[in-house]
Amino acid sequence: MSRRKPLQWPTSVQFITSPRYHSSVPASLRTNGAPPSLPTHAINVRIKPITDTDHPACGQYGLFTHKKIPPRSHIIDYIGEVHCQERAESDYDLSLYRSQDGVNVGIDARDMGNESRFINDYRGIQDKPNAEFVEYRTAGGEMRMSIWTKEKAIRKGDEILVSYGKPWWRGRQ
Ligand SMILES: C[S@@+](CC[C@H](N)C(=O)[O-])C[C@H]1O[C@@H](n2cnc3c(N)ncnc32)[C@H](O)[C@@H]1O
Repeated sequence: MSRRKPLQWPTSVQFITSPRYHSSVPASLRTNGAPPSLPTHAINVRIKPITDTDHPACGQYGLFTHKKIPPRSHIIDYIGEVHCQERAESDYDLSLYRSQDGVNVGIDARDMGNESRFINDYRGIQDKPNAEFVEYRTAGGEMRMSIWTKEKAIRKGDEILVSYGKPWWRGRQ
C-alpha cells in the first residue's frame, strides 16, 4: 500500500511501508509475497522533534502517540532493509532472527523505514519502557518485528519508548 510520507520525515531517508530485501538475504529467507497479517504502519503516532533539553535525545526526533493506545495493542511494524550483514555502525539496525543454518537476519532502518525508526530507548527518559518488540510471522511465513504496548495503555501525546537492550548500549560505549 502506498502512503504519503509522514510529517517531519527526513529527506535523506526513504519512506517505505513494506520490507526491502538486500542481496545478502538468501531466497529461502525472503517473503513469499503474502500480505502481512498486521498493518505495517500506524495512524495513531506522530514523529516529533525533541526540544526538551533534559531529554537525552534532545535535538533528534522521537515517536509520540496521537491518540491513546490500549494495553497489549499492536502499534507498528519495524520496517527497513532486511539483510544478513554485520551492520554494527548503524544505530537503526536490529536483529530479527537467526536461521536454522546460523544466518543472522537484521532489519536496518537507517536509510529506509517507516515511523518506527524514530522510537527511542527509555533510558534517561522514563523508569521503564511503555512498549516492546514482538516477533511474529505473517500468514505467508515471513518473519517480522512489531512494536506493541505493554500492560498499560499509552496516553495520548506520550512518547513511545522501548528497550533497545543492554547489548545495544554496550556496543556503543
Ligand atoms: C533508532 S534511533 C531513534 C531515533 C532517533 N532519535 C532519531 O531522531 O533518528 C537511535 C538513536 O536515537 C538516540 N537515542 C535513542 N534513545 C536514546 C536514549 N534513551 N538516550 C540517548 N539517546 C537515545 C541515539 O542517538 C540512538 O543512536
